[in-house]
Formats: sequence, structure tokens, C-alpha cells
Amino acid sequence: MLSKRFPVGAEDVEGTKEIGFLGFMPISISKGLEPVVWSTLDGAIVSKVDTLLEKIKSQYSNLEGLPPDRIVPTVGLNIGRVEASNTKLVFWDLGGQPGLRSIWEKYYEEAHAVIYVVDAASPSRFEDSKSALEKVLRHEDLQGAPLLILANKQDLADAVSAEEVARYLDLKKLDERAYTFLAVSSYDGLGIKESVNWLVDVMERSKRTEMLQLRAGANLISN
Ligand SMILES: Nc1nc2c(ncn2[C@@H]2O[C@H](COP(=O)(O)OP(=O)(O)OP(=O)(O)O)[C@@H](O)[C@H]2O)c(=O)[nH]1
Ligand SMILES: [Mg+2]
Repeated sequence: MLSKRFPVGAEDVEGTKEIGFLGFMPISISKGLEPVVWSTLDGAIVSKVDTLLEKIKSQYSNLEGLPPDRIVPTVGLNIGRVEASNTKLVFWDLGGQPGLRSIWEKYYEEAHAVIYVVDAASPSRFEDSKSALEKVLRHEDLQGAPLLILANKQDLADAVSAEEVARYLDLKKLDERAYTFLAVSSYDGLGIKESVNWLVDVMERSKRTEMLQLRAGANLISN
């Protein structure tokens, strides 16, 4: 279904179910600098998606993930493929810097679920996280998509809990989609398996997954 628009597609692996695609919607701000300015590599860049994706990949394969000091801010798109609970997952990691957020919506239509990563150790950025996420959720192409919000960086002493992130984000009108807030650390792996399990479970039961699979089948037939 994706192959026309994206270089990534769903390949079949024997014994696995194709469950689909997840949008990683990171928030990352370059403190007033132009987003594509690479000098923001000094740690001013905020949230932690590549690091998280590498951790997920290493937990679900025998391969070592990239070490955090080799990870640079995402300017285009990173793709991670993982097999968990006999289910094949494809993660799209999109850059979170403000100037890059406009490309997120190109991926909404075909996303089965959304993971939104918040830097739980940076409360000063919660307001921006909240407004960017509200915009994501208002988009009609993401209707009914399950939402996993991760309070990342739990290895840091000043990180707030998932409950506190939930309170700060104070999301309204989420009742039509499955969602949850979970605490994770992309450094030590806390909460990662629980997060992936939640996603797989919810996606398997989601009407949106059903709708996307039907549409993919119809596209195959018409081609
Ligand atoms: N302490 C701690 N630092 C983290 C964690 N996850 C990521 N970082 C650090 O946060 C910085 C940014 O991480 P990235 O993974 O590049 O974040 P990103 O959201 O992909 O950033 P963009 O690609 O710019 O959207 C890096 O310095 C990481 O090492 C974590 O769980 N704990
Ligand atoms: Mg990134």
C-alpha cells in the first residue's frame, strides 16, 4: 500500500502478520535557531526519538543499536522495522524540529498508530508539546489512530512521571481513540517492551487497522 508514495513497503515474512506503520511524532525544538541548523547538536535539541528507536530495535533483535553519541537530529525520515509478538512493525521516525513538522501530515493517512515522545525532563517545553500534539490529533487523516504518549528520559532525576505529563498536556476529546501515557527511558530501556506490547495489542483490535487493511487489499486488487 505504501510502495507508491514511500520507498518502504510491507514485506511478508513467514509466520508474521503485517500490522502496519507507526508514525513517530517527536517534539524537538532548537531553542529559537532555525531547525535545520546542525549546530543544535550540542544538546539543545530536545526529544528523543532516534535514541528510542535504536533501543526498540536492539531489544527486539540481536543487534546492538546505535549508541546515543552516534545519533544526530532527524532531518528526513528514519525507518525502523521490528518484529514483536509475531507482528511486524514499521516505525517512521520524523524529525521534531519546528520547521520539519509540516511533513508529518504526509504520513498520517497510512499510520496505524502514533507514538508521541515527550522529554519528561524539560517541563519548559511541555506547552509546545501540547500545542503540536493537539494539532496532530485534530487532523482528519489520523482519525481513530491509537496514541501512545511516552514520557521519555526517566533515567534523569528531574524527569516527571507519565501521570504528570498527562496532567500537563491536559488533552481533551481523546475519548474516540485508544490512548495511554507511559514512562520510558531510551537509555536504559525502561518501559519499552510495555510500550510495544500496548501498541500491538491495541492496533490488533483497532477499527483503523481494519480499515487500512481493507484499503490496502482493495488497492492490491485494483492494481
Ligand atoms: N538522559 C537521556 N537522554 C536521552 C534519552 N533519549 C534521548 N536522549 C538524548 O537526547 C538527545 C536527542 O535525542 P534524539 O534521539 O536525537 O531525539 P529526536 O527526537 O530524534 O530528535 P530530532 O531527530 O531532532 O527530532 C540526544 O542527546 C540523546 O542522547 C533518554 O532516555 N535519556
Ligand atoms: Mg530524530
